[in-house]
Amino acid sequence: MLEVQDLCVELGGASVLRGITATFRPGTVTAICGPNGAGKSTLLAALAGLLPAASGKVLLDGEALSAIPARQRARAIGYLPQAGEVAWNLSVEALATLGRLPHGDSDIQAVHAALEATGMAGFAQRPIATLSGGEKARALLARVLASGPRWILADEPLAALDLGHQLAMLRHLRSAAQGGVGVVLVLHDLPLAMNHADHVLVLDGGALHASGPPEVALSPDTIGQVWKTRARWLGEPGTRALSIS
Ligand SMILES: Nc1ncnc2c1ncn2[C@@H]1O[C@H](COP(=O)(O)OP(=O)(O)OP(=O)(O)O)[C@@H](O)[C@H]1O
Repeated sequence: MLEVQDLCVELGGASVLRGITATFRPGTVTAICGPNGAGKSTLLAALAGLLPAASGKVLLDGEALSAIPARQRARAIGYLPQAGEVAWNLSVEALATLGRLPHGDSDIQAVHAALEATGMAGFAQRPIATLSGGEKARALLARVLASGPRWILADEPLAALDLGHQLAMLRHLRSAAQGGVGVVLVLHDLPLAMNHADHVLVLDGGALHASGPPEVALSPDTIGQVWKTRARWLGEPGTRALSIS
């Protein structure tokens, strides 16, 4: 279990997360939603152990994340930052193989499985610099998958993907969750969160505004209060569309 308890994070002297308490469970997909600047990326980075808490706690299986050795943490948690850049012009396969660093091996089977899962097997030898934005996003996800983490924390992993690849990615993340992985995604697309998450956190101004199953956390009232938009859900659970006015 990954937990935050009364978590406060300060950046550049500003209070960016204020008293967040939430539990993330293995085997489930959690979406973190909220308007620009709400603190979503900050919460995800704190969950990955990349930002210190000003106060409060981040716990992995009951142990303070900050007390877990970096290599052990990197094996447990795969983190995909928003619009990640790659410093060197590696091949796709070499990039995915970097996911094996925390294990100290280059398990080619794990790397190839990750390339298959992201639809990047046919790009294995292509230099990263020659990829489109969506292909690069999938290659970066392959690096995370290749490490076989128990947790996948991904910041807007669908943003650069076309509709077909968005759904393929969500299906892959769902099957990882069915295999016991805890998946936490920052998502701007509320219908994707509504239809594909088990649990949704809504952040607003650095505070937790709502938390629960998607139909509860993304109620029209919450959408009105947080996104200042009149909205209603249409259709059946799993295929809902958002009508806004
Ligand atoms: N280093 C920093 N110094 C000061 N403020 C910062 C710093 N980094 C982030 N912030 C502020 O913290 C707030 C939360 O940022 P964060 O990136 O977590 O938001 P977000 O919800 O992910 O937003 P978006 O949807 O725009 O990606 C923003 O107001 C941002 O300007």
